[in-house]
Amino acid sequence: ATWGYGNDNGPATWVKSFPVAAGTRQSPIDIVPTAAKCDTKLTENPLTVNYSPEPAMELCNPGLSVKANIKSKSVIKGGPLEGEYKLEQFHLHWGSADKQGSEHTLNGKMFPAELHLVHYNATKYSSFGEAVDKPDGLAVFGIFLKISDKPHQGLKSLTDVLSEVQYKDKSINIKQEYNPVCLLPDNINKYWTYLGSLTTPPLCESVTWIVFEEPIEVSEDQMKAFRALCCGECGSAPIVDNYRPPLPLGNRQLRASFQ
Ligand SMILES: NS(=O)(=O)c1ccc(CCNC(=O)Nc2ccc(Cl)cc2)cc1
Ligand SMILES: [Zn+2]
Repeated sequence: ATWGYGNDNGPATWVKSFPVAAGTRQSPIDIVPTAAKCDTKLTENPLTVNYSPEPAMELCNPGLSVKANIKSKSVIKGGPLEGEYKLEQFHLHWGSADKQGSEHTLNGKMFPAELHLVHYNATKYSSFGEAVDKPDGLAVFGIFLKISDKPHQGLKSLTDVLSEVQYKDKSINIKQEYNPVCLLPDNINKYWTYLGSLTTPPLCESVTWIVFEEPIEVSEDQMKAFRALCCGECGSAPIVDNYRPPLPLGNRQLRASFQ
């Protein structure tokens, strides 16, 4: 039985095939800003993003989300990171309704969706596959989505074509030069960071999470476009509620880049 987000294969069942699900550095977590330690080391060494345009970005529906695979050299460094991390892919998690959908929560509050930009430690490892199970292998940007009456222009290039990847294993190329930098919030200097894991199987405890305080704003129509994606072929269930609920922070330190 493959894992998923249904009643008989969802997050509560994953520990059977992936025992690390019961580990001590699992993600997501509930972010409690008052419990975060403001760390000036994070501000002294600002997070820097050097993304470049993708000539023909591949957008696909692997069946549980929508994912864009990155080929060009887009890198990040600084903040909590040692070395340079290279963007590999980005994807989203979303709900069946606006009241749920994000993986990280903020003081117990869920957002309608969460965008993940997945990077691997290109200074130490030669590929994503090599880095995926190393404690310093990955860095993922978590960006909350909130509803506004205006569509998000950066996401519009994707939401406008989601109908072309409605079914599992469909993929298309976004023609025009797409620079993923358009997906970041305006202020990337305010974030929380902690050591965690992949939020889906194989749940490797290899992720330095960087969750931005500022959400990006999307329209209800854009959320509807994500909820129209299908898990399988025509007639299959919509992809919704593809989020793992938060796990205990345990002995981990949640750090903040701001007061
Ligand atoms: N959600 S994460 O950033 O911690 C994460 C990053 C990378 C991987 C390895 C590649 N696999 C992948 O991206 N799988 C995936 C993603 C979203 C959904 Cl909804 C379902 C499956 C897994 C999790
Ligand atoms: Zn994710």
